[in-house]
Amino acid sequence: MANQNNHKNFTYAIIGSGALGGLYGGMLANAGFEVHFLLHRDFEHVQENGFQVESHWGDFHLPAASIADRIHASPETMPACDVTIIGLKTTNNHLLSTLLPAPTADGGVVLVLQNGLGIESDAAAVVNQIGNQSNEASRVLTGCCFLCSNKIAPGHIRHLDQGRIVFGDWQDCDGLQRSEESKKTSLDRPKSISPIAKQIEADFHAAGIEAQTTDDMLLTRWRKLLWNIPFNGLSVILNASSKELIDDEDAARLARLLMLEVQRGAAACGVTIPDEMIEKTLEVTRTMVPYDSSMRLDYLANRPMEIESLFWAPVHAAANAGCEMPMTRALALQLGFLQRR
Ligand SMILES: NC(=O)C1=CN([C@@H]2O[C@H](COP(=O)(O)OP(=O)(O)OC[C@H]3O[C@@H](n4cnc5c(N)ncnc54)[C@H](OP(=O)(O)O)[C@@H]3O)[C@@H](O)[C@H]2O)C=CC1
Ligand SMILES: CC(C)(CO)C(=O)C(=O)O
Repeated sequence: MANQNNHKNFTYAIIGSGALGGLYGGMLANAGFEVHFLLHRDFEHVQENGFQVESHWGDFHLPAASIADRIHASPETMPACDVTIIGLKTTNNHLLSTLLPAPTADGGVVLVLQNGLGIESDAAAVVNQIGNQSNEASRVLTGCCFLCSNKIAPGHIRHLDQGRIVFGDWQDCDGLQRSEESKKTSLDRPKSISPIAKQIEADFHAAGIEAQTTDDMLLTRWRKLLWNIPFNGLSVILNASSKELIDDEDAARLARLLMLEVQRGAAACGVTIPDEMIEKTLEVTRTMVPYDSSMRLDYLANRPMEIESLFWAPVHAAANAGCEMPMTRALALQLGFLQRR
């Protein structure tokens, strides 16, 4: 592991170099960090043309020559890195056992930036098998990206709005519910942000990425679902962008009702989402650029949608805690139908 006093020393591997991984990995590389990108269908295009990033934080181009030895068509050519960022769709998590070992060898950590609930255990199960550390939880960090970004062409990312990463150590949200004990004491839970998380935060800031560490990733994950459940789900079922949904009286009411249900599901799991957060999220959506959620892009491109991690995982977590989420369940069932058709 790199010297933690020297903030430039961490090396980064990006597994899933698309709308999210390409943006944040690209920004780190553009700021001078050593970043290795695993590419998939875009490998040859990026090998010839580099990465093009349009961002409301500032456009940039990573020329092919500058990343020639840092783009990879297979994980086998990737060197062991200090931090492996997972930017795959969760529908591809079954690939992690093949994709993670090479870049995550030698005690590196994994930062899971995908959407959904309970998704970290896939990475943890793999990391646990790698290297010589016995406690896999300490090697898994997790974060939510409050981000509107799309991959619009091979190697071409368009970051339209927002972009903040809120992340922390995974053991803080181990399990999908707070224990009875931690429910009682959650207000004065001691802060437990590891030095590694702090150094990654500093690296992100140095690269111009808005980021903050938290000791409450369970709250952060439910907070993110507050947007994803209504807006990813309805964007597919009603075939509409975020703007079309929020500007329509009935669709906006439906989004609010879904948010209230997410708030109840979270509460059953010991997570308090304040009412103001619902209003703030609706307001942000009203003022944000029209956005096609990545789930809508997947649906339109006939790719698998993240129905399990975004819908079924919270429905089941809440049900296990005694709270039904019938509207979210109905969305999941409709999405399942559309997926199969
Ligand atoms: N986009 C956004 O603004 C946000 C996304 N998220 C979450 O981030 C995660 C990623 O989403 P997003 O970036 O939008 O998705 P993208 O589809 O844009 O990116 C996923 C990337 O994974 C790559 N990939 C697929 N299969 C493989 C493979 N076998 N080996 C290597 N790479 C592979 C894809 O490559 P290829 O295209 O060549 O197949 C693609 O570049 C999801 O969980 C999403 O919900 C969270 C917040 C915001
Ligand atoms: C950008 C957006 C709207 C979605 O990621 C967000 O910030 C949220 O979830 O509230």
